[in-house]
Amino acid sequence: MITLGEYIIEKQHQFPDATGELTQLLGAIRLAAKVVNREINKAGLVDIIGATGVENVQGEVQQKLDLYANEKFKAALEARGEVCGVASEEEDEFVSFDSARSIDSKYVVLMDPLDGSSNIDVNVSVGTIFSIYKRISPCGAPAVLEDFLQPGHRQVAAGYVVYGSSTMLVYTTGHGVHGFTCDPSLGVFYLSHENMTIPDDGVIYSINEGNYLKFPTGVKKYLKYCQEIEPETNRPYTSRYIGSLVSDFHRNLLKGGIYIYPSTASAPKGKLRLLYECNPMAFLIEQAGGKASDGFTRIMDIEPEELHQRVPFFCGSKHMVETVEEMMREYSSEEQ
Ligand SMILES: O=P(O)(O)OC[C@H]1O[C@](O)(COP(=O)(O)O)[C@@H](O)[C@@H]1O
Ligand SMILES: [Mg+2]
Ligand SMILES: [Mg+2]
Repeated sequence: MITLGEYIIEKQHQFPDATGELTQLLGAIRLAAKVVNREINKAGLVDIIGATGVENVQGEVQQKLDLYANEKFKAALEARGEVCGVASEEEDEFVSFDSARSIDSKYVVLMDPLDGSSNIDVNVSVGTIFSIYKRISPCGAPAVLEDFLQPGHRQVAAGYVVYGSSTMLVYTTGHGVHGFTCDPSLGVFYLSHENMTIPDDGVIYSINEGNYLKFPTGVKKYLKYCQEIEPETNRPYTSRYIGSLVSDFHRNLLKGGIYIYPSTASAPKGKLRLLYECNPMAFLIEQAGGKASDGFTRIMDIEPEELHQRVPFFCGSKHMVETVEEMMREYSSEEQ
């Protein structure tokens, strides 16, 4: 069995100008994931459950585990000195690391330290999402906002950790999608899913149907399409919604399916954040043979304007995303 650390080093040859910095950076993420995993596993026994009473820049009340995970990932990335700055769901502004080694580093990280916060207290699987870019500002100076506001197609690596019945780390560096399962007895991630691919078609749709009345017509039409009885096309599909993007995404990646968080009347831009939720998942799904858009535009072609901007998100099996995109186009003119 090959460990995550060994696999990353083994694959380093895929990058002709590799210096080992990205390898070190991924090592820091691996370490922080283990620390957070240990805390999550004993969540009911330690003071990590519940809210802090403080709101983040998105107006959401931060959970204790949101902050814990944020601190652990930030500390691990800063300690390794391979990152000049991070942007996080739990930080209003990006954080620039000012040690000499960090300032010289060529990478920035964007992260959702704890995804699926509404599921923390009820023992339902949650995750961490990360996205890595090469900075565009010169090394040797503090990071700047532009280093973080890059379109998704410029990512050099992206991934997530899912803290579920088993803990897995799934990542891509643009050479396929690979999954590693943590052996809890050793605290070591071993390669368990190499070259993950998503089927072009699936029978699972993931969406919060509680918002149905507020959905765009194209999405309503697609849900009707999913629920129609037509055995030749495996319909009706099955509805599955965990309420943690990482967990819904992971299931759909393995089995085929589509995850949709559309715009709604009350949230015209949807809920999910472009830079540290949608872009990394879009990079992974495209590397696995799937598709991700905002219903019209490829997610990774969207030019970011703000750190915490939201976008509607349609992601999963290629043919399923193409079908709902057709319906979005067909009915979008009606809604204008
Ligand atoms: O409860 P809703 O509105 O369906 O939203 C659920 C979605 O919101 C999220 O929890 C947002 O992520 P955070 O928990 O990181 O804020 C996603 O993981 C999930 O898919
Ligand atoms: Mg999230
Ligand atoms: Mg979060």
